[in-house]
Amino acid sequence: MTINLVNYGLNANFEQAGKTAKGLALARVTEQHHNLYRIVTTQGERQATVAGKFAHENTDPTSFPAVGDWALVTLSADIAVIHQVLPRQSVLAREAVGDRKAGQVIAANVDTIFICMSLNADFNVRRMERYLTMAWDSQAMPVIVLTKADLCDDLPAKLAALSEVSMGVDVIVCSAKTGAGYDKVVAQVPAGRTVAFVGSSGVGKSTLINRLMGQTVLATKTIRADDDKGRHATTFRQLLVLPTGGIVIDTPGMRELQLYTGDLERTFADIATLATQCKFRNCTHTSEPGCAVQAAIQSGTLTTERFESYQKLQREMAYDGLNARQREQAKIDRMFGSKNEMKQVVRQAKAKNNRK
Ligand SMILES: Nc1nc2c(ncn2[C@@H]2O[C@H](COP(=O)(O)OP(=O)(O)OP(=O)(O)O)[C@@H](O)[C@H]2O)c(=O)[nH]1
Ligand SMILES: [Zn+2]
Repeated sequence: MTINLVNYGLNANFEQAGKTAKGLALARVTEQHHNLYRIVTTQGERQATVAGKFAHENTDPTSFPAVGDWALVTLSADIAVIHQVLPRQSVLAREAVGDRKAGQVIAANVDTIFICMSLNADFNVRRMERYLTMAWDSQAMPVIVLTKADLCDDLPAKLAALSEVSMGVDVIVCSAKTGAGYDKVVAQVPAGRTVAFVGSSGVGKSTLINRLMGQTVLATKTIRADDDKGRHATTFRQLLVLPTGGIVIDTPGMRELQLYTGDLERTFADIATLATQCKFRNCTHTSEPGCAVQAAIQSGTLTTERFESYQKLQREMAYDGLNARQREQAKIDRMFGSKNEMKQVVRQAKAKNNRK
């Protein structure tokens, strides 16, 4: 059996990188179970582990293979051995407050991220803003997928609110009930393209993926849902090849993905542009004369809400990059409303760190 890896998303870059390595075969990581991986090569699917030398040389957990990675492997033994992970074109990672290196890669080499949000209870523009930030930061292209259109009676208002933050990102409105919008979703997953789905639980990600896959996966998903202990783990695929040729990455980690702050400048491109017109280069956009951001708020072209969520994200990002002591100091420096409030923020951040 010879497998054409192009069907698994192989592009010219990875193909080139794979050719230069003598004696090593090219593989894509399709599943990860702790230290055991599943890979696909031209010779079929195999289980794999990382080489001892690789484990020794890579102390940063984000250097280890993740679902979607392209890797160089040897296939001589029963279990294949991963010697090298090829440079990633995009990385979806889990938040790690204060210590980027403690982050965990949830998926690699994703081309398109479908940010799913339902048009009923889950709809929240501020949350979408944060998902977009995360998507830009990953280097994958976001597409906004609004689900459950059948349960929404004020679509124009919601779309208008969303347009304040979507910054030209494609928005698809769909419904599993009526089938509306599915053609547009399918069009965003052409053959060879790797996509991932993020969004709150219950917004309809599985429904969407099943629809893209056709009948077969529905059964697979039901098995998974019935047994979260993983007895049927082999039937749950983390990397799916759609009948139409697109590739879907759906790892457990993706389902638990927490929002985190990423490419602020890009998500708030409008504010970044305004800031270049402020009188002072180090303008904080609070009380300085000649502030273009405040002027935009006054004239109504920028909402206070949007500016506030920009400030909030900015604070969180600055906070993320500091160590524990610096963080405490930074909070005090910034003078929170009260010292208690400051303590509470630090406590929350620590609790968050400990939970990992
Ligand atoms: N009315 C309506 N219900 C939908 C639609 N899409 C999904 N649902 C329902 O919403 C519920 C949750 O859908 P799922 O596809 O399981 O949601 P999910 O995002 O995969 O959830 P997690 O697996 O927890 O992450 C199911 O009962 C679906 O039938 C839709 O467009 N309209
Ligand atoms: Zn300003």
